Amino acid sequence: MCDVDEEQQEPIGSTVDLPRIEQAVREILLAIGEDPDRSGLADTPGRVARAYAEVFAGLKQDPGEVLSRTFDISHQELVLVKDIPFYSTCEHHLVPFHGFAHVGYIPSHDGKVTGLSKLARLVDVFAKRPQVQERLTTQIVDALVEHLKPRGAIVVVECEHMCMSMRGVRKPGAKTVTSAVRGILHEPATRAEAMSLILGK
Ligand SMILES: Nc1nc2c(ncn2[C@@H]2O[C@H](COP(=O)(O)OP(=O)(O)OP(=O)(O)O)[C@@H](O)[C@H]2O)c(=O)[nH]1
Ligand SMILES: [Zn+2]
Repeated sequence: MCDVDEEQQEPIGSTVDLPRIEQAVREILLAIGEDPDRSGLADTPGRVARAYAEVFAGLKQDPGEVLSRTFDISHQELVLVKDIPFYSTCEHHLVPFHGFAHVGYIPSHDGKVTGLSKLARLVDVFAKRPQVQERLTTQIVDALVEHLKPRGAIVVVECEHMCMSMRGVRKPGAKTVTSAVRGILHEPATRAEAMSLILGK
């Protein structure tokens, strides 16, 4: 029986080539001078492969499907889900970057509103891929625009990059903030309201 990803209810390995990752991890262990057959490491290639299936599950997920269920709620003002925690993987070093996403939109005139949890799921669809923070931010906002046709959308992402903390320049605690704005959220007053709600902790 194969393992099932509890979140996605899909067999682990349906998204990635598990044996190929196992082989590659074994090669890395050999390349760093380790013995991949010692007892502590014997199951590591398999574990890493299953972990990668989870960490990169977003590559096979469709943002349109996540946002496909909408509700007719007559709300013409800002809807904002803030402080959505997430983990992603820096495509330059394949180490994590993690932090919070703040996702907001002003619904279309016909009141097309999605479930709040879907905004958090949307973040994960794009976070669970090899990423850079700027692209993560614009992919989220552009998916909102494409699938909800809102009058405005805003995404702010704050992250710490492990590639800047644990190696390289070694600046733990440094935060990178990116934002992307579409539609009427470009208007200074609307944008200021959204930013004050996002930044007001
Ligand atoms: N713009 C952007 N840069 C990123 C992101 N994640 C990591 N980086 C940067 O990618 C760059 C890669 O730089 P390179 O000079 O090619 O690689 P490197 O020699 O490992 O660089 P250092 O990290 O400075 O040691 C680094 O400056 C990282 O900080 C990201 O999400 N966005
Ligand atoms: Zn990096």
